[in-house]
Amino acid sequence: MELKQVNFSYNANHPLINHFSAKVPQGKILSIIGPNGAGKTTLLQLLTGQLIPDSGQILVDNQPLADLDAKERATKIAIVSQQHHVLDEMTVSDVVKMGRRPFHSLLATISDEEVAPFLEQVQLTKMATRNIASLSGGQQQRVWIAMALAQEPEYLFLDEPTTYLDVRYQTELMALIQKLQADKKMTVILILHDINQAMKISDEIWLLKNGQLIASGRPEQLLNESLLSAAFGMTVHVVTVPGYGQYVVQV
Ligand SMILES: Nc1ncnc2c1ncn2[C@@H]1O[C@H](COP(=O)(O)OP(=O)(O)OP(=O)(O)O)[C@@H](O)[C@H]1O
Repeated sequence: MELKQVNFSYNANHPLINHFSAKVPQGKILSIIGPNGAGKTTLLQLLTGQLIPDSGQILVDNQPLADLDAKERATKIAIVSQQHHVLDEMTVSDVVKMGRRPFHSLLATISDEEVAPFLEQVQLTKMATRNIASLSGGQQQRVWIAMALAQEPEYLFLDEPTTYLDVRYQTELMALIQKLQADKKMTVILILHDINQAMKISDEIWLLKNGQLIASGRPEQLLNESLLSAAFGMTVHVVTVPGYGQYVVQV
């Protein structure tokens, strides 16, 4: 996936994404980080086709994203966002079936057996018949991931997936994402607020500010106090934690 000279603005007087060019590393984990309002969600929505660039091009497997119809796009790109359009009375299995929609003309023809492997991948087999509303936030997050996996995408996007999760669930979720990526060789693109999570999980990081890509590279290349302090507008230290490695502390 590649962005070529992409421009986008919500308001003609304030261009947000400006001549943005970058290549998403194929089959790897990419994290997009940056301060509030940097344009991370906007960039994700451009890459997933939810927003259309004012000019420039987004290519998926060397094909313009704009040329893919909704069904083709859904079999390539899956999104775990923070908004969910499901009914409380739907079961976990029903929700995951929604991810199989691109492969069927009717939701009713999708069997429980068809979605069982995706529930197993996120360890929710035992909860298949539970109502989605009765699950904890961490369990629900795994349902959204199973729904996205049911699309069998090449590209899995996750927008701040650890928001509202406690520290243990955050760690478990990051481990699950890494395992799924390794097993399925998908390209995973995450928006993360926690710099240390991004450093730990990513093969590559994009640092955004004011709609610009101000730095990109392997995590160790971004572990730079002056770069991070300037990007986040606050003093950032990189310290060494015994048994862990380098850790970013915002002071
Ligand atoms: N639908 C919209 N209409 C107008 N302006 C918008 C809209 N969505 C976002 N913006 C503005 O675009 C800028 C970038 O927003 P965006 O949500 O992409 O940033 P972000 O880096 O994801 O921020 P955050 O970390 O706070 O989620 C912000 O100034 C925001 O106010």
